[in-house]
Amino acid sequence: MKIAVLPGDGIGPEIMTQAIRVLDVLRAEGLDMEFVEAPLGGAGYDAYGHPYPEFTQKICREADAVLLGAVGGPQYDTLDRPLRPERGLLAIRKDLGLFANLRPAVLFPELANASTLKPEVVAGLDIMIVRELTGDVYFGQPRGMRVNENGEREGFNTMVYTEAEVRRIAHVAFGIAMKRQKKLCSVDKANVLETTEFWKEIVIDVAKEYPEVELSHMYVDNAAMQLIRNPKQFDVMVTGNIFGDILSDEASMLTGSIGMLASASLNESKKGLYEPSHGSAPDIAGKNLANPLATILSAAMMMRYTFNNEAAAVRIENAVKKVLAAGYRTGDIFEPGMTRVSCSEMGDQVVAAM
Ligand SMILES: NC(=O)c1ccc[n+]([C@@H]2O[C@H](COP(=O)([O-])OP(=O)(O)OC[C@H]3O[C@@H](n4cnc5c(N)ncnc54)[C@H](O)[C@@H]3O)[C@@H](O)[C@H]2O)c1
Ligand SMILES: CC(C)[C@H](C(=O)O)[C@@H](O)C(=O)O
Ligand SMILES: [Mg+2]
Repeated sequence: MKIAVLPGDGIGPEIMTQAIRVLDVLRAEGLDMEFVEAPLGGAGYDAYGHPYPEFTQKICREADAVLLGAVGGPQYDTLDRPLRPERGLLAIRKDLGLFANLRPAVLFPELANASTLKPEVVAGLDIMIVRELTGDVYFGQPRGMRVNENGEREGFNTMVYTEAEVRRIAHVAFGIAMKRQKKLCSVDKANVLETTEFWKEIVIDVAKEYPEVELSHMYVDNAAMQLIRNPKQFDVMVTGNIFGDILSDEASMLTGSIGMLASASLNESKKGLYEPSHGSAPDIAGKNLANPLATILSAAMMMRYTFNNEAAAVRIENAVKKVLAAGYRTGDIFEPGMTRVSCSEMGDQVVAAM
């Protein structure tokens, strides 16, 4: 198995080092894995003048899976937009056809007090957010900035979804719901936006093929509120690119920290890119403070979804549970009475618990 490793920017290299150490435990035991490193984002710009350099593109296309840290940083925010790190991330998602972004918000019982919500509201939480990743206002044309007929400057983007795009993500979401509690909530803004009214219509049509799944619909503003009020009402949520981006960050805080939220981005052939849902955290970069668990749990998702190695996935997840049960916490999930550890010490503990 060939794995493209893209550490990226900011805390990316720090959290990636820890995830690779955990995978190395499996490799030392004989699991066939080859890691090939390449730059993405600001690192790609620094090395090759482009956030998704051809060098990286070739390695990622040839790999069986891609493991990514995070991209972005204030030093790149003044570059021309096509050269910014975030564009590298969008480009790799589009290039590899990674349309299905799975973001599981699962509360480890040990972290019930780390959430900013009351423990009883979040205890037992297990939501799967299915976010469409290669369409919507992120990619719609036309887009840009211009001077309008009144001589006024304006910015514009286009929200668009084709029927095929909505159908394929709906099938992924219904398929996942069938393996879980068989409840799917489709999130839209059909009361205002035609694109999402269309989305809802297609989801209702696809639902005919999944009669066992209980389908509901919710406007995105209400969904944002319900996630805080009573998150356990949700099993699987499916939504478009922009709403999914926002709702998944919101859901991460139910689990204690954005540093806990793993993700998988899959294409039609289940080739996947695995990355934490958080960013490059420039405020704590280079300080060995970041929580590496979202990246380590993303590596577990890679074992599950691309390599069909459920045993390896469960092994990594159980190691994380053990470390949390033993009281080890990075700063973002720290509570009094626990043992505060650095990013690398958290890696040490997970490796030891494997
Ligand atoms: N997938 C990605 O690569 C990705 C995702 C989101 C943002 N970004 C980029 O990252 C940069 C910073 O964006 P932002 O500040 O809005 O979001 P962010 O997720 O980087 O950080 C938000 C807050 O969460 C904290 N945080 C994030 N990950 C953490 C971790 N693992 N452990 C402990 N604390 C953590 C940060 O310190 C910060 O206070 C921007 O350039 C943005 O475009 C990249
Ligand atoms: C950095 C940015 C392009 C990205 C997104 O909006 O998809 C990030 O926020 C994420 O959630 O992965
Ligand atoms: Mg985001």
